[in-house]
Amino acid sequence: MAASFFFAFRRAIFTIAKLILPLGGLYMLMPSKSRAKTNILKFKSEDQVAAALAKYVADLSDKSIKEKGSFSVVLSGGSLIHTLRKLVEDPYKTDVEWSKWLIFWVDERVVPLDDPESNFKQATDGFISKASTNLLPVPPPPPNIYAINDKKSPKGAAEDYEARLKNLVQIKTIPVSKASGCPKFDLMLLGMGPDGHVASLFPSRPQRKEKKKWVTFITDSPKPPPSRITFTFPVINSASEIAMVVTGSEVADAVKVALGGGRGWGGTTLPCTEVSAEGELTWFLDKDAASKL
Ligand SMILES: O=C(O)[C@H](O)[C@@H](O)[C@H](O)[C@H](O)COP(=O)(O)O
Repeated sequence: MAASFFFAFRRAIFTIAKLILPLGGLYMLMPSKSRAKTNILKFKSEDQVAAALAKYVADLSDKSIKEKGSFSVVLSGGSLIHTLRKLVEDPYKTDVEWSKWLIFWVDERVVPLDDPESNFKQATDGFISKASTNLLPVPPPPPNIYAINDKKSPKGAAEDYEARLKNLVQIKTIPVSKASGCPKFDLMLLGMGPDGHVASLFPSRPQRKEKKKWVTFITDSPKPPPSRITFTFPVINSASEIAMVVTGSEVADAVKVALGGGRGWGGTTLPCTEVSAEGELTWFLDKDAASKL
């Protein structure tokens, strides 16, 4: 009696195990946030970075527009705009469906939109105005280009930008990340400073630790000008794809910390090491930036 019960029980266990184990295997194959893929692309020159970046962005744009009719891109300031130059040359200039782009800024200086220090102005002059007349952001900027409200204080501009993002999520123009509840942009194009800052999240400033707000502000930025708004890491890290576009020898030490297992100065971690994408994070490095890897 006991023996037949034992064998029946054992058979039941094996049957259940056979059903559950493969699912466990599937789980292991499922990408999790911690296993989001990182690609490190090293090029001989900044010009080669620019060429590779143009193809990467154009391909993502094409895929996103085919899938959902739009492409949300978040720009940084600084040298990124120059490195995007080949995207507004042929063949991409004519191939990309610019009118389906939604353009945002991961950070912005709180200055008038026509101020030479404005990321909006730098992007308009250096990139957007060359892309297509559909995108020409004559003041006020067209609806698909989300410049900050430059009439507000840093705090007000951050709150205003966050409110606009919340509305875009509510009307489903921008999807929301199931993992974080934050807006999920298709692509974020980030630069990095020599101190390892990304956006306007600096090693020595508290904004890098902000976990609730989507957009915050700073008035004592170590990188001038002092007043900026910036996405926070919960939003940055909810992006489908992130490209870290990093060139020049002055960032080689920060690249080594981010990718070579180094530690920040004084043992601190650097903001650049906190960047992760829900899809793929791709580093575009020239030889100088990668020289200490
Ligand atoms: O508004 C800004 O200043 C930028 O968004 C900033 O985060 C920039 O991306 C880095 O400072 C790198 O700048 P460079 O590429 O010019 O070195």
